[in-house]
Amino acid sequence: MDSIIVTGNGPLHGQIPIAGAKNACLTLMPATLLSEEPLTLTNAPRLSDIRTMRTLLESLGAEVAQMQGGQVLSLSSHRIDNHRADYDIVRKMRASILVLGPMLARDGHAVVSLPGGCAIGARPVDLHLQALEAMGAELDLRDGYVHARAPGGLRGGKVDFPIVSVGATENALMAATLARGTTVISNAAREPEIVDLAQCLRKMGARIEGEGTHTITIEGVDRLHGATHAVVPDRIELGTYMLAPAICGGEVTCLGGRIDLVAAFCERLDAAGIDVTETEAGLTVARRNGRVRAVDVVTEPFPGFPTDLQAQMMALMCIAEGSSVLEERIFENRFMHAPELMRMGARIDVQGGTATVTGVETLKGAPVMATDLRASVSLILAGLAAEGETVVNRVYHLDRGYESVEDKLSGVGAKIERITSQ
Ligand SMILES: CC(=O)N[C@H]1[C@@H](OP(=O)(O)OP(=O)(O)OC[C@H]2O[C@@H](n3ccc(=O)[nH]c3=O)[C@H](O)[C@@H]2O)O[C@H](CO)[C@@H](O)[C@@H]1O
Ligand SMILES: C=C(OP(=O)(O)O)C(=O)O
Repeated sequence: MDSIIVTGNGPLHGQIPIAGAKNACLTLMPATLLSEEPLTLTNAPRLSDIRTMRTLLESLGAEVAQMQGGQVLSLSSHRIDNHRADYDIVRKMRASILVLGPMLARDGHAVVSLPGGCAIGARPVDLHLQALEAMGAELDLRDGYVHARAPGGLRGGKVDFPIVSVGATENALMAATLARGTTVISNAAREPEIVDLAQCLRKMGARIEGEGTHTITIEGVDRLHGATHAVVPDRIELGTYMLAPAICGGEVTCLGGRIDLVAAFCERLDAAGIDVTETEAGLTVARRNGRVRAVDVVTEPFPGFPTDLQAQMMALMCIAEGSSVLEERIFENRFMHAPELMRMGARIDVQGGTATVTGVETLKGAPVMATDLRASVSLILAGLAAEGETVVNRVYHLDRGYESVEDKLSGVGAKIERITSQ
């Protein structure tokens, strides 16, 4: 299992290119199942999760080719000869549930393993299922699988989500493109990944209005055609690398970054004493003179502060002046990085969904364990600011969501290397 060794090395300077968004690409790839014609995705990130989605789609009969080093994905679902998404693949990645809506919409039947819980919380899929039922699907949960049928095809319906769910909005949106009649999704998620999906589906011939607002209206069409679409930049990778100069000092430009993707996060950085400037190239980040100030954070659906940046923000707060309160409102168990950060000298008190961080002058390098994707990278960020060496173990989580993290950070002056062990 690989480890990453980080040694605190002072201010960072230079540029970091931001890849296409994992969470957008993992939604765009299953959209291929809606059409017999090819879908080409450019600006795709090179990540293990993308390979897992490729394996899943191929298991259903789709053809997937990775070109230009993996940055271009050519997907073709000319035929789907297997409508069963197996537990062995689905269990590796929650986004697998996103094949359900498209398969059901296209062929009227699908069997998909329940993705199950993962470390950060229970993560049920009841809202995905309710949305499909509102479109006339007949669902049966047996042997850990969702058995879905829509013998006469899906029909448009009213999908009213009691809480905002990104994944359920995506599944409903894709399914509705081929349903007969009009579907109205209320309390829809407004994340940039939803907007990206809607834009891609529209290029494929879907009739969609209102993406990026609370209400999305979809007029079903008989068939979708091929399209080419560039994946939106990864706002979470962007926010993560913006925190590197915030923690270490210096000035770093995140190439391709846009304020509109991370506005709530930038507002918190500003309050903490970090300057962010938007240019044509991207976002340039520099720490103002003096210590970072403690700020409070509440995670919320977009446009609020993203849950996927909470762990990384906590790393910054560990060295801030004063106390900050971080409230996690999306997932019930997303503070597993806290005990690991405490091994590095951080002062953190976790009570339920709230973590109070009292900043210390310096962190100290230590061996730590990555427990999930964003927790892993928060430990790397903390290691960049710590005295001495931090060894982050179990970095396979990291490879799900960050491409070439060592190259990107060493490119701006960080001392970081990967140790590969058999
Ligand atoms: C709103 C939000 O911030 N969603 C995040 C969530 O998306 P993801 O799509 O994984 O999760 P959802 O947006 O669906 O979950 C939001 C909340 O709804 C609950 N829920 C969800 C579906 C369901 O059927 N039943 C149910 O109760 C979840 O447990 C959670 O508390 O994780 C992703 C990966 O970390 C993030 O990129 C998304 O930003
Ligand atoms: C937790 C994440 O991903 P997933 O929903 O695939 O687990 C994430 O992107 O931070």
